[in-house]
Amino acid sequence: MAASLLLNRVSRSVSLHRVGGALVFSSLDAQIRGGRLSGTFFRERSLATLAEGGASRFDEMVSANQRKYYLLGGKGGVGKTSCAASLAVKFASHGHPTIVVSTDPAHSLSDSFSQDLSGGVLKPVQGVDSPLLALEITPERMKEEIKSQAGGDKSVKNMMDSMGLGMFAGELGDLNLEDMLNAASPGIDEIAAISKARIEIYLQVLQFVESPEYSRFTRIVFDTAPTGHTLRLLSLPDFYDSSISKITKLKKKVTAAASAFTSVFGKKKEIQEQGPSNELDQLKERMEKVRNVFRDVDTTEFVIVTIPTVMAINESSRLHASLRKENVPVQRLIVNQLLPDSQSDCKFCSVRRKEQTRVLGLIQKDTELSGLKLIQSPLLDAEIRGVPALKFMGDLIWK
Ligand SMILES: Nc1ncnc2c1ncn2[C@@H]1O[C@H](COP(=O)(O)OP(=O)(O)OP(=O)(O)O)[C@@H](O)[C@H]1O
Repeated sequence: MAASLLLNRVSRSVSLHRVGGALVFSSLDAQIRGGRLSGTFFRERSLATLAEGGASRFDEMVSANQRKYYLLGGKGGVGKTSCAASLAVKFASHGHPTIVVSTDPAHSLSDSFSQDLSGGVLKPVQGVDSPLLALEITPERMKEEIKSQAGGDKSVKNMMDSMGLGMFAGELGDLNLEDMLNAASPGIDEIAAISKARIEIYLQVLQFVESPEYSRFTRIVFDTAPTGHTLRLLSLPDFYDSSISKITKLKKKVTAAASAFTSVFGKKKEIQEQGPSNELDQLKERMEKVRNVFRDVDTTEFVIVTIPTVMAINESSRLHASLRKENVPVQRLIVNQLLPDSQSDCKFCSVRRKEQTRVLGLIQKDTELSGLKLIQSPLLDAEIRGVPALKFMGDLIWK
């Protein structure tokens, strides 16, 4: 019985059907008309093992109209972007206005969609039915804003201004206060430099969380950076806490120095320490809001993407342990690039396939991973590029 699963612009000869209980692709001459792929795309192959390996329960993911965030992450090169982009396309195809965001400094959304989505602004993705916007976050874009929010400007005057101490800046400038402060404490610039990229991602996420302009977007999909970077991102507010306390200490020193000047120069103006409602605290509060969104099981899910190798599985296991510790909800694990069964007698393929089956067994025994819904995704014999290919991949994974 044929189960129709056709790529929009792929020739009608690409189909998925059942032969003696096994799911089989057949196509010898699939061409993507007007798209990028050409020539033979999929050869006949059995997907019996894949089809039987746990569905993603896409119905659960697509059903609610309330806003949901999906973060896809894992080791480098496992297929995070392809899976995230295919999920975003699938949500849009099901009528959800969707935004797909890359937080990986080495963006590949543009490559994946085969469209120019660069520039650090939301851009519409062409070739999908519902609105689908894409954003490749570029840390430089909001550098100046972040610097001013974090008090990271180098000039003493600006720093003093931001603390309400601008009237003393002239006198202090002569004394090279900046050098004195830098010697006394880790520089604000240094703190800002480390945190700016991560703060920016939070600020961008805040746009989607807070701004009415984006409230109609019911699915936000994140293509995250490889594991370590993503974990640091998710723990940002803790990091930011310590940055704030350093900056606050620095402020106290400046305030004390400025007080000394008031007595020397006989100024009468009161120097107010900034209260709890200062800009840094407000920023911290807003960031905590994002942090809470990422930890809410009703709004967020982190999908781990991996490949069937021992190294990747071990990293995924550690990733899940860290996410669990951070209270980030995880339900699904995609094992991508599985070699499908084949009727050919390729020795290399059968050895690899056997090894992959063994690794799938390891997942079942892994205490971190065994409880997750396992989604098996086949290795395709063409790169996944462009909306038609992403739709095709999405139909294999997200069902
Ligand atoms: N199931 C698959 N079958 C065939 N090719 C695939 C599959 N999944 C991913 N690829 C290809 O592998 C390459 C890497 O995929 P992708 O960019 O999605 O990985 P990534 O994890 O996001 O990488 P990075 O960590 O570098 O951002 C791409 O060329 C993509 O087309």
